[in-house]
Amino acid sequence: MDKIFLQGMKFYAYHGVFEEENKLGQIFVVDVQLSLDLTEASETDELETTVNYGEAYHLIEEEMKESSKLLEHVAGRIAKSLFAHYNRVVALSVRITKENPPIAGHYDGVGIEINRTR
Ligand SMILES: Nc1nc2c(c(=O)[nH]1)N=C([C@H](O)[C@@H](O)CO)CN2
Repeated sequence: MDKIFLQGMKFYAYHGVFEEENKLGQIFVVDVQLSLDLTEASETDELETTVNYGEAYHLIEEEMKESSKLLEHVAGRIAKSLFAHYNRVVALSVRITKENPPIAGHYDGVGIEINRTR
């Protein structure tokens, strides 16, 4: 299946289980992959025949602004919004990483990934 990806989007937001995360906020890295047939776009060269990833970015940005406790909940909202706006998308994945959560230790990041099919 063909793919459109939005990779390494960074948002300052307030998701988290702990009060300090809701108050102080932190940076979240979001990677989204959309599965859809890109044959028509590859043949017609028309933006209307595909998903405009610039527009998709703004949908994701809107969901990131609304606070949730769990990253799973944020990712679920992003998935619902993208499916609702783009009938062409048949499956998608949303990955969200916290690079500096309040967890002592040395690591590159923690996070979740959900994979959904329409
Ligand atoms: N599966 C998850 N585990 C945890 C989450 C989460 O969103 N999904 N969140 C937290 C805290 O908010 C984290 O940032 C600091 O411990 C803990 N575990």
